[in-house]
Amino acid sequence: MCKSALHPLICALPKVEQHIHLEGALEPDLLFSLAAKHGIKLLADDAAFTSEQALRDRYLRFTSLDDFLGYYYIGMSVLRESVDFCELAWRYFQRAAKDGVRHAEVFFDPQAHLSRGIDYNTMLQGFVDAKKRAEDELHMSVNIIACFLRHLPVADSLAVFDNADVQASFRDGRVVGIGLDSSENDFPPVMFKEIYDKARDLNVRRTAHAGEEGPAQNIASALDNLGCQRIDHGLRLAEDPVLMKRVADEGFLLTLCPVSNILLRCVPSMKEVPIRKFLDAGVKFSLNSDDPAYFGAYILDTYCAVQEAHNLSVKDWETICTNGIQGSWCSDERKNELMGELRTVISQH
Ligand SMILES: Nc1ncnc2[nH]cnc12
Ligand SMILES: [Zn+2]
Repeated sequence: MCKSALHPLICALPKVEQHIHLEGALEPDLLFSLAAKHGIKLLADDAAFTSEQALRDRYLRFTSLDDFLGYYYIGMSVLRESVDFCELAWRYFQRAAKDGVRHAEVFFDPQAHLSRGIDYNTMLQGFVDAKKRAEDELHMSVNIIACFLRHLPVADSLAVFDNADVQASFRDGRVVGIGLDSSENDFPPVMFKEIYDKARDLNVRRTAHAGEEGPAQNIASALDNLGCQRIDHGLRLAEDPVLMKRVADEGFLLTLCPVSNILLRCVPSMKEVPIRKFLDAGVKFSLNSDDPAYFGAYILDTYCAVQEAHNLSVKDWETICTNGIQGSWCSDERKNELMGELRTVISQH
């Protein structure tokens, strides 16, 4: 809840979320209950894992992306069966729907589960079941995107990309696109060019985390070397005016995650997230939660925090939501429906 007079509008906006890691929606209560179900002992020597509260307190003290990722990979180790993946995603969809999310494009990290011996179809089936339920019961549309982990050997990502089950999931549309995530420093986008070239040949959509902790140059590289159709984060684009003009002129969408950027110390405060700068420069962006269970903020919390710091106008919100809808990887028909919902909400406020 924000104090802005626009709070009712912000609640009612039909939202799209394009940057949410399903594993990052693993709330401590589900984490502990799945650990108990599977008899998994979570790092007994880390005081953070002694209680839900201790874990939440630790999440408030992340010092960097890598510090967060340590907890993120341990947390997801409790996901073992299809029903676990389904429960995780279903909880996220229910929460997102309450916040007004009408279309979600959700990430998952296959390698983080394959490396623990979980079959690709086990994890994906759970996510697909939850997606179907969200579409049927919550009337949301959902796309699933598989991300590659840049801290692992490129050969590992290539083997996963080429795997028959993964290829089948691209062909039948259960997975519509690929992304690139995990540690950014030391792993420049160009390392993954071969995978992205293959994805382009198969008409698989392409995005990558870039310019989160790493320099703006990684954004240019994700566009030029990987043929990315949008950029996840892109926060540091603001440091390069020439590239910023190019991104604006060519209409690439950034999936900004401002609360994540603050919690992971990529930017000191919400006021310093270059929201106004991007709006003024015509850089398109959407607002997203990234890893809501770890950063204590889902999408409505994020919209409210942006409003409190930047005091946006109705027109600004219309621009942000329009760009999010138009930058989504759904059909033109679905975009038209969402645009209609947006116009109705704007006209009522
Ligand atoms: N913010 C983030 N950056 C990179 N990899 C991630 N995986 C989950 N969240 C991430
Ligand atoms: Zn992310």
